Amino acid sequence: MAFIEFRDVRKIYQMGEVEVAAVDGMSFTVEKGEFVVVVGPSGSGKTTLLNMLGGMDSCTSGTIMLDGREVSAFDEKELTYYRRYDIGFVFQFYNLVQNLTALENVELASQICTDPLDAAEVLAEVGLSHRIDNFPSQLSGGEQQRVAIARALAKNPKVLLADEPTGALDYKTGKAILKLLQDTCANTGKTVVLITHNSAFTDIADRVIHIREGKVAAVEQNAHPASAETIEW
Ligand SMILES: Nc1ncnc2c1ncn2[C@@H]1O[C@H](COP(=O)(O)OP(=O)(O)OP(=O)(O)O)[C@@H](O)[C@H]1O
Repeated sequence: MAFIEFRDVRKIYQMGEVEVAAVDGMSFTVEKGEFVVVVGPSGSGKTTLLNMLGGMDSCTSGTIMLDGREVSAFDEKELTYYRRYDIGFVFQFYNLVQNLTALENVELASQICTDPLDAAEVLAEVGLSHRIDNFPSQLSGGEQQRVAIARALAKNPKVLLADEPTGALDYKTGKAILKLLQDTCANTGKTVVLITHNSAFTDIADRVIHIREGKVAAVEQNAHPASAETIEW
């Protein structure tokens, strides 16, 4: 059984009289430890897919499996635990708590978990040991995203989900963040699912899921993914 599986998943939003199929029958699998890039144009359903996988949104029909459990059948309480223990989320705009230091932001996440990693150690792993006592406003965008990645990793989740994690960063910083995510996947064996509209990112993935208009258009596997340092866009 695959680590992650979407089986004919649909998400329909009712907009008055009109139904919008944000995700319109998606099926794909992901193996444990893979670095996965989900790529598609604006409005193709990427965020909806990630939100359903992350337990932040429910599907209208179909089946979502993660690590042998049927996420799509979870009730609200099970979803809360799933989001808390199993999922690490990295957002485009970091979403740090502004009046907490880098260390406190990471500790906040690890405190709600059963098997967290040491917050200071994880911050050191993302290259921020010298900035742990700084507030988000004292950090650059790239540093704030590193804190957000540390926060997600400190929970020791089963899967790390990243929604356009370089979208708010300049080219060089964006590349460094991509490299950090790729290295994290390789060094910790954590499954990483990253969504983007940038097709250059597909070269660094183990598996690429192309989506168009709410459907999976193609799935590719890279036998030899490129290092994030070497791609250009
Ligand atoms: N809450 C909602 N209510 C109604 N329609 C929605 C809702 N969320 C998303 N949609 C619609 O579903 C489709 C897919 O949206 P989604 O945000 O998943 O796409 P995306 O690929 O992530 O786009 P982008 O790259 O622009 O963020 C779009 O047509 C969008 O307008």
